[in-house]
Amino acid sequence: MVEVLDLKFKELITSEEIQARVDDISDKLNERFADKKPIFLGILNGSFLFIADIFKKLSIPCEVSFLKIHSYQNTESTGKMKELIGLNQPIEGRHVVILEDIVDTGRTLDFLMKTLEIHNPASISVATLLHKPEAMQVPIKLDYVGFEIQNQFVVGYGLDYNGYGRNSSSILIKVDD
Ligand SMILES: O=P(O)(O)OC[C@H]1O[C@H](OP(=O)(O)OP(=O)(O)O)[C@H](O)[C@@H]1O
Ligand SMILES: Nc1nc2[nH]cnc2c(=O)[nH]1
Repeated sequence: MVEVLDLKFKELITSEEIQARVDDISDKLNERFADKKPIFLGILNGSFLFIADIFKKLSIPCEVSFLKIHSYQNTESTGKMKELIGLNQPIEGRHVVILEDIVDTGRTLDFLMKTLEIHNPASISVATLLHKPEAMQVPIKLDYVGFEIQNQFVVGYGLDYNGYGRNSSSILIKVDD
């Protein structure tokens, strides 16, 4: 059992399992975007380790940029998207690949897609490490999913509980008291 602030967690996905899925997704991205010079948009904060691990495995000409959007407080979405760092690079005509740590309700991604579409990119694809299918409230096509998980709060590998727990190399799931 691992304690993060006042909550208890147990290991759900090991570091080795994460790295195997990162390798697989990177291979697919290398193949799909080989001659497309894509721009990867990492959504901070939670995705910083996933972005770094994926990006190291890309062998194609590509760029990376970052957006910072925040909506979670404690273990729940506030439903209010705060765009803390916005798009600072033109994406018109570019193939954009969003890198997310988790798609839960889908509201962050919905907000993001609508924001990006205004700029007329050639395409928008989504790669997420984690997906909670049961929690989805907005239907969005996910192109690359590392793991489908149950509808329970998780931390680790970049994901936090009120700022803490991001430094676990594995994904930890909340245990009920
Ligand atoms: O599908 P949703 O229900 O919208 O949830 C997904 C979002 O929640 C997390 O961000 P968070 O608001 O926790 O910000 P952080 O990454 O800075 O911790 C995560 O990084 C996603 O961006
Ligand atoms: N840390 C964390 N952030 C999230 N954002 C959306 N779902 C989650 C979750 O389960 N854990």
